[in-house]
Amino acid sequence: MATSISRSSVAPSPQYIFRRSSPCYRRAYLILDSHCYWKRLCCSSRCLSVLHGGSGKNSRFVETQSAMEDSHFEVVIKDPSTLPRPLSSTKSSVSTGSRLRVAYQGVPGAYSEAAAGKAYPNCEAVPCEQFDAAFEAVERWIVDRAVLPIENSLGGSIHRNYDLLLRHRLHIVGEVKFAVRHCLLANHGVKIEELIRVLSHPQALAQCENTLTGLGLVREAVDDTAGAAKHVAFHKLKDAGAVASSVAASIYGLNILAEDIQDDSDNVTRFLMLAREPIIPGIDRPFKTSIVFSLEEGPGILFKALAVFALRQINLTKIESRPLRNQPLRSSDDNGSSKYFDYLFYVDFEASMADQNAQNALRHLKEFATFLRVLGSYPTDTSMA
Ligand SMILES: O=C(O)C(=O)C[C@]1(C(=O)O)C=C[C@@H](O)C=C1
Repeated sequence: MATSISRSSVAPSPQYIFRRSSPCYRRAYLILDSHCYWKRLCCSSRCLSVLHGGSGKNSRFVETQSAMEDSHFEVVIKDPSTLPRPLSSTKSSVSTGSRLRVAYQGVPGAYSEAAAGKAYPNCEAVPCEQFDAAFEAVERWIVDRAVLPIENSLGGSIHRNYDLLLRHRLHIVGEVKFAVRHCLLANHGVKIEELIRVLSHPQALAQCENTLTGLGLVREAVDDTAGAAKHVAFHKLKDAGAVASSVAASIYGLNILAEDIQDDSDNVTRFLMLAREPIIPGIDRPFKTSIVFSLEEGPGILFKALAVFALRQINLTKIESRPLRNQPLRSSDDNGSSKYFDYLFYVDFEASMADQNAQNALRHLKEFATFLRVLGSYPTDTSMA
């Protein structure tokens, strides 16, 4: 069985040494050049202005690590077959025959483990204690990919992962929608009326709000649904149940007291597939692109930003705003009487970065965005979850 990765156990792989100035890594980006505009930007001298929002007096420095800095480092690898290269959007682990190691947050039986299996059939799913550990495991070559939840149809966004997307340098290479069907689990012999409390992941508890309120149960948040099931079973709890999957019930030997307890039968979680290298965007099938940007303060500025897509008939599928950290609360006038916050805007739109229309939209956005980064351009999951 795969060992679990905690933050402290993520150590650099001894196989790779990072050294300054890499013709090889630059070449990797140049190969991408001919396929997509934004990769060319990452390698050009304009990179820093793209990533950090221009050199004007109003520009704001958001990130210290950038794709540009990456291109100055050489990866010295003992086995040349593992050289970093752009991922193909058409070749899956199945077609290449290799068994990918895929990090997920939680313990066996978590929905994220099942989502990893849907995203990469036959993969080796590697459990991680926290989301950060999954990001780091990919960055440090301990695993090949991570599959992490980003939003749920009932509970909304998983904000932590939005923040981590910006803090880390991984690329979104795909998405997978997963139908989440929650069960109320308890130890054998425990009746539903005997339960006083229920343990689960906060998102899962939120998704079952009506049922749990109806049962009058006290909610206790833990790291993941399967972890809740494991805890209830391990401690042989009589007063507590867990909200988790039927798979978790069979792994930890719990009884299913109630099935499909989520507030809406259509409960879908969208997961992102993350990798060290981007995929080459195509136009052969529906693609989505995820970006993050920040804007100057001013009337109608967000309207103007979103208009770059509307003008080109590009459909937006998601917009999320997050506070811009390390940017202190500022006063908008000299006497400091009115205060405002700065925000980062995460937008998903229905177009591939190989599409000229999408490239034009981002070029337009860059004219007034103080920061802009493409998080990934990847095939849309059109399955019914
Ligand atoms: O706890 C789990 O089983 C998870 O995979 C995490 C998670 C989440 O983070 O949203 C994933 C899917 C469900 O929406 C509930 C919980």
